[in-house]
Amino acid sequence: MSAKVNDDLLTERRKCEFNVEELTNYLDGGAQATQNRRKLEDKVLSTKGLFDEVPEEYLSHKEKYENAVRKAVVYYKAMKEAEDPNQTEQERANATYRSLLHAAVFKDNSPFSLHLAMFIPAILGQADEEQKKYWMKRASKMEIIGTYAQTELGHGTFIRGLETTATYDPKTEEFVLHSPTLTAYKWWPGSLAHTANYCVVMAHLYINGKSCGIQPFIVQFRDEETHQPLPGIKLGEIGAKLGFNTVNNGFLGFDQHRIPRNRMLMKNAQVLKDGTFKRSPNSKLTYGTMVYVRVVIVNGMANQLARAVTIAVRYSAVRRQSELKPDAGEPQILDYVTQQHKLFIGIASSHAFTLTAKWLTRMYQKVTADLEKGNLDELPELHAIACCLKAVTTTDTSVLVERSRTSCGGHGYMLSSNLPQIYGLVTAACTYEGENTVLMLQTARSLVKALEQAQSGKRLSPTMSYLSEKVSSRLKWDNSIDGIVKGFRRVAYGKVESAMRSMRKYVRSGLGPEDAWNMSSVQLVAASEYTSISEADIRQLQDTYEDLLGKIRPNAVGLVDAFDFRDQILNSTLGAYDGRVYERLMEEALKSPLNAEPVNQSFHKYLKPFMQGKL
Ligand SMILES: CC/C=C\C/C=C\C/C=C\C/C=C\CCC(=O)SCCNC(=O)CCNC(=O)[C@H](O)C(C)(C)COP(=O)(O)OP(=O)(O)OC[C@H]1O[C@@H](n2cnc3c(N)ncnc32)[C@H](O)[C@@H]1OP(=O)(O)O
Ligand SMILES: Cc1cc2nc3c(=O)[nH]c(=O)nc-3n(C[C@H](O)[C@H](O)[C@H](O)COP(=O)(O)OP(=O)(O)OC[C@H]3O[C@@H](n4cnc5c(N)ncnc54)[C@H](O)[C@@H]3O)c2cc1C
Repeated sequence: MSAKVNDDLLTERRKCEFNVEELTNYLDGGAQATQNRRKLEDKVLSTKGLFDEVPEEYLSHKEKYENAVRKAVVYYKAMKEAEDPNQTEQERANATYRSLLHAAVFKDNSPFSLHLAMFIPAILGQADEEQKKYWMKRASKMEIIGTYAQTELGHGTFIRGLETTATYDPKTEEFVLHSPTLTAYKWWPGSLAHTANYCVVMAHLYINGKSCGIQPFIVQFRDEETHQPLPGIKLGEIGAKLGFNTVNNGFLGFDQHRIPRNRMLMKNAQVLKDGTFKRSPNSKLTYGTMVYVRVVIVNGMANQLARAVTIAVRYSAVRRQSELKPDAGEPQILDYVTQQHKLFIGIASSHAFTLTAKWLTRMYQKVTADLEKGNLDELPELHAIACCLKAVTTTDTSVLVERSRTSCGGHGYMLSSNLPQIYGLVTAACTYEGENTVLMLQTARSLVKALEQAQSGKRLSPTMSYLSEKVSSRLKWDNSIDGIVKGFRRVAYGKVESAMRSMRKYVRSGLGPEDAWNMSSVQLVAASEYTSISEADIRQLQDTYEDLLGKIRPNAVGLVDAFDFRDQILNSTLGAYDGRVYERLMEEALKSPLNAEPVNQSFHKYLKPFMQGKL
């Protein structure tokens, strides 16, 4: 018999003024896509061995990892078996695009995540046709497990500063991989420590003593039978982190480790047998995997934010606290306008990020198709936009997930709420795949160039066109959408122009262009933030805003129900569909090993002798 649903949630669902299923279908891309997603989730989540008897927060660091590997194997097989052979690739992609299925199994991400999220995309984007055929067959069947090893102990942002060398030996037609210093050790790659046995290594290629830039190499570092590290390879785990503690991030050092010539991924640049180097049409094509993952991250943020606000809004409909009016009883905390202010922006932002992710994915697919035909014209714009949207969506999601947590009071601080873990996952994305400040400065680099082109009368790309509109500075704000967008354009234009003026002032004062850039970089980052709509400006339409909060209030639970996250994916005592918050908090608390006995052994060992002055 299913548990009784909380009365307040029942009332909320009766008050909802729109068809929740219709919104779910819209978010999935149609009723069939919703059906496909639900069918996939039903199949996979009915698999035995996917869930933890003991909550993983009570396991040791080592036990957490071993348990995650156990589940990863079960989960991956279940996903493969659940694939509907009659579905097209696109239908399969749609079914997983919005699904956070893996989150039902891994609260802190999977030890296989880098294999799927970067190792395979790196092969697809950097290998030539022959290499792709061979390695994709092995990687897609999980005969090998890979990761993406670019970051080093000493360098993450500055790729051109990476110290790992790959020196070509024409006599043996091999590359010699070497970590000349401790700071050259690869440091951070997920799965690297104990899970993967191959990786795509980004290393500085040298031929006859000449630098040929950073190139990608596919490198085996563990024996496929014994899993022992190969000769010349030093491996280990980098230690406990804020989150990602089951991703097995590791370090790897090379000591004159030799690999055959065909292990350099040669789609863009090639090394012939005699050591002739054939340059890539654009050295930045080597950075292509990162552009792809930045695009994926935007969609990931939309889904994770939706999960966090679902938990917080449902909890806010169940939790009653304080007194809004004398003798009127304790109201739902969702009736406090401050609570609505904290949470409803999260619902809206998740939808905005979903639409943005769809738009960016289409742009990525078009530019990638152009690249295949040798047309690189739109690569710089894709890079600038992907940098900006990855940085803005991860920053905003981190802020809004943390706000969802704190809006749930003490219970939001419980690991059983799952909000701290969701925060740990999303805040990592502010750093990985390009630290956000660095990426915003990449976008600023494009904005400054675009404004200079606009000022010399050149046509701009669609996403930069606002820099060529001579928007009057006397523009009057109005509350229409068109008025708001015009206002944003005016502010965005002004921010770029001000940063440019600042740089020119520094150059006139005698600074070189690099120092002028650095001195203006705070303004440059701010200018990039306005390339995509940010929340700060909406505050200036405060009266419209508070009116909107009131309109959303009766539909808030319906709006989060429409995200259609099943309880196993929310994995939260506060966010379950039935709203039985207090019973779930107690059920989870009783799973703590400390509750197995009324008196812990520390009393007899330490407390009692201490309190009796015998210690
Ligand atoms: C909750 C989770 C939800 C979703 C998660 C989903 C997926 C996550 C899966 C995995 C995530 C886990 C782990 C993450 C893995 C990693 O972190 S991999 C390592 C990532 N590292 C980086 O991103 C490094 C960032 N640094 C850089 O990209 C570069 O160093 C730089 C761009 C900052 C600077 O490079 P430089 O060579 O110095 O270039 P520059 O001088 O600044 O610019 C030269 C010109 O090149 C252009 N350019 C730079 N990068 C690119 C690019 N990628 N593509 C195209 N063009 C590029 C630049 O615009 C300049 O052009 P100009 O015309 O202006 O000269
Ligand atoms: C959870 C997690 C998983 C990861 N997984 C992987 C992985 O699988 N594979 C992999 O290769 N890497 C991985 N990374 C590494 C990640 O890509 C790097 O941490 C990231 O690129 C930032 O580099 P860094 O850590 O060296 O920081 P740094 O580059 O040293 O940055 C530190 C600070 O310096 C500032 N700074 C640096 N350069 C500039 C500049 N030009 N202008 C202004 N400010 C600047 C930054 O803004 C930042 O505030 C992972 C990281 C995390 C946190």
